[in-house]
Amino acid sequence: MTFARGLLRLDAMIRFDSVTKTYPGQARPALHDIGVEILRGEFVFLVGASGSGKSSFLRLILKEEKPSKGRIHVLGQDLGSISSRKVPYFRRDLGVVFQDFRLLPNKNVYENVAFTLRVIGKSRGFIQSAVPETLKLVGLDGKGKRMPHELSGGEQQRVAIARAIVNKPQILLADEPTGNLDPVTSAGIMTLLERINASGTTVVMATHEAGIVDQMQRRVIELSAGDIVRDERGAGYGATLGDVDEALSGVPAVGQEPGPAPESGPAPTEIPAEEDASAVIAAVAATSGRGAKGKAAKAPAAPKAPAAAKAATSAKATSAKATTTAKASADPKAAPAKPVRAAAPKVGKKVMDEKQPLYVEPEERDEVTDAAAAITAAATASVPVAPAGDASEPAAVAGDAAGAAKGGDGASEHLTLAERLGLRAPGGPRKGDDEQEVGPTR
Ligand SMILES: Nc1ncnc2c1ncn2[C@@H]1O[C@H](COP(=O)(O)OP(=O)(O)OP(=O)(O)O)[C@@H](O)[C@H]1O
Repeated sequence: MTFARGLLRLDAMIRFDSVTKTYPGQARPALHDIGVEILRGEFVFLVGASGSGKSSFLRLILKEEKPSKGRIHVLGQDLGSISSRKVPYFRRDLGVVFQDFRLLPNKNVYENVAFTLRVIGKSRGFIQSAVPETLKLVGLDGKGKRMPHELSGGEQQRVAIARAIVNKPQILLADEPTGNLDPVTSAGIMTLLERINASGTTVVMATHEAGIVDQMQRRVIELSAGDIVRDERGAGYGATLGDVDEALSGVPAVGQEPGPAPESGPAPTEIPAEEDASAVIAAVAATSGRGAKGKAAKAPAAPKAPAAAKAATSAKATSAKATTTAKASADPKAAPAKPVRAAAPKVGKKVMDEKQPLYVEPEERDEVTDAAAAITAAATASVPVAPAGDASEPAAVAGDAAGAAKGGDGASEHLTLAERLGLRAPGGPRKGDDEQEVGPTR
């Protein structure tokens, strides 16, 4: 899809314009002729079978990969015009959260978050103020001295989120942030991401968790074999994708006899009446998302499975008449999303009646929301929109102490964690870099 040149919306945080990504040696593009705009303050789920292109989409936004064709604008900048040396500065306006947390195992919680700020040269006073404030925001007040291995998975992900938002990014990218977490913990993480979004940060999250997507009812961009086959606001995980899940996982759809309860997560009947709504959401995730799409049971790439291929074909047919192009289908006046057939929550009516929905816009301000607003207000107050081809450095990072960071256009393609997080210019290893190359700590 092509947008008319010069019509970049002021509130467009991310724009793909006829973007195709084909990896070297691959005949089939990972993403094909993608045209989409994501606006300031949106919460967008990227869904699709394994291999459909979700992570590639996020990597392109981060400028970890370059498009084979087309143009990408992020925060008003044409990514094609940003030199490798300036990529770290660009990435400072983006927060990134991964499925496997990627914490520094030898540093405590406080230092894991402060690390981000130290690398980009923030003052000691700023760090001493920002880190506790952010830890409080993510619910880790008082746990700054804990080491990662002393935390639960959910707490580790909160540290990772704190690290991602401590520099007040305008955009938060999350690649399956709940993929390693149990349903109850996932619900807590989603509540946190929703609060961050409510404070003004644009969130783009790739996920396989049907229950979470169904419950949140936000914008959903569905990819199938590199094509956008659905783009709807106020939508669920999707019946078509549910068909793929069902065919590949053996999890029955609504109306069929339920199978055995998933191994992880509480059985629906075990939800105590006194628990908050997260238990309900957790049950939804347990029965629909985790049960069908848990990492271990992840569906293979669509083209490899006949049922999936059929579903993908059907999705393409649907897209032709309804929602192929982002601009048209993301119209707020568009018809409401189709009812989601797959993945019924196995939660008793009484429990549902008694519980408040978890994922709602906060009507009243509370301490957490206020803190989130304070953290992101400055960052989201204005979006610098530069015309295509303008390679000028964003004002927010100009003159930053880390501007002295070395590196150049010929920098190594291998990036350390600091480089991937946009904290340091590519330019080879430095003292202390070794400890950045870490995976999950549990
Ligand atoms: N570095 C790479 N080199 C070659 N092919 C790649 C590379 N990264 C991804 N691909 C291919 O591109 C396609 C899209 O992959 P991508 O990781 O974006 O999908 P995904 O939807 O994120 O999958 P998952 O849900 O499993 O994470 C797949 O066919 C994958 O094999």
